[in-house]
Amino acid sequence: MAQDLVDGLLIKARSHLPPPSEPLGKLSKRDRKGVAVIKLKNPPVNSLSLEVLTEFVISLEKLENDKTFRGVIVTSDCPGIFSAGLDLTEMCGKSQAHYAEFWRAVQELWLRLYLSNLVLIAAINGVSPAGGCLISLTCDYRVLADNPKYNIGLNETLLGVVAPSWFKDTLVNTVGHRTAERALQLGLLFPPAEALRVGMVDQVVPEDQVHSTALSVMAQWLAVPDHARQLTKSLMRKPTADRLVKQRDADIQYFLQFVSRDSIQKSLRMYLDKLRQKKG
Ligand SMILES: CCCCC/C=C\C/C=C\CC/C=C/CC(=O)SCCNC(=O)CCNC(=O)[C@H](O)C(C)(C)COP(=O)(O)OP(=O)(O)OC[C@H]1O[C@@H](n2cnc3c(N)ncnc32)[C@H](O)[C@@H]1OP(=O)(O)O
Repeated sequence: MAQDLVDGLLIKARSHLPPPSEPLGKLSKRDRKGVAVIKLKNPPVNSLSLEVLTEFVISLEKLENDKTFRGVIVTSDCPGIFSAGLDLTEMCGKSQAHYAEFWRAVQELWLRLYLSNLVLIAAINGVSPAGGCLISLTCDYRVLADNPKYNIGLNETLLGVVAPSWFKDTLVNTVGHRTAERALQLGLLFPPAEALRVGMVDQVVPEDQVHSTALSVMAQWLAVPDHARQLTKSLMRKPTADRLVKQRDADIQYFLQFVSRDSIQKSLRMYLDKLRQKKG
């Protein structure tokens, strides 16, 4: 039954987008169904580049503005990888203007997701470090595939960087202060059973059941009247979001200062080099 709710929407890097004559959404079809699936598709690892962040925001905005939509399942089109997090190449060796544009896009996506009026369910079908984990944490419910390789967590410290306060807040609001502090300081990536135990995800299911479980959960959340659920979500989340909204520019300046430091650039380059050498 729940299968009837779904229709697809693919988020891809701009270079992979279909030509303008072939729009992303088949709105008439999706209109009838009310739930969209956002599949991240930026191979090989679904890193969150400026283009992907921008496309994601645009797609969410379209769905928010189309009042026939009530829910979105966020998942990945890259086998075994939900998202490798922020695209590290966007934070390395670029201009100040680029860093500012990139960080504003990260903020924008977080705000859109965190305060979305839609029901967001993360169907986490792959590894999900840092920014990938953050996306899932902004959702209302997380279903993780039971595969020991599918670690999830905010591992920023292992890269020599620091999760900003609003990443931290999102985690604290999900798992509580003590678990968040330990996870953030140690840069912990949790395998599925551990992620479930600490509350980082709500359900762990066999890999082939992630999507159907997300659909069943969606049906449950959609059974609640929208206005009551939305106001409750806002009550829970707005104070956290407002802290960033009130100081967005200062947060960007903070990021610029931080990421431009020689020591931070060196850490990020070393981490990227390590990733690239892994194959060789
Ligand atoms: C009080 C002071 C507070 C100050 C705070 C102020 C500001 C905050 C400052 C900074 C905050 C920065 C926040 C960052 C959040 C992030 O999201 S950082 C990204 C973290 N991500 C990771 O650690 C994941 C890294 N990737 C992996 O572990 C693996 O790639 C994988 C996802 C597990 C997949 O493994 P697999 O073996 O399948 O693939 P490869 O490793 O071979 O990768 C293929 C290809 O992709 C490249 N790549 C991987 N991840 C990224 C990435 N995140 N960005 C860009 N590129 C990536 C990899 O290098 C390979 O490239 P190739 O060799 O050229 O093919």
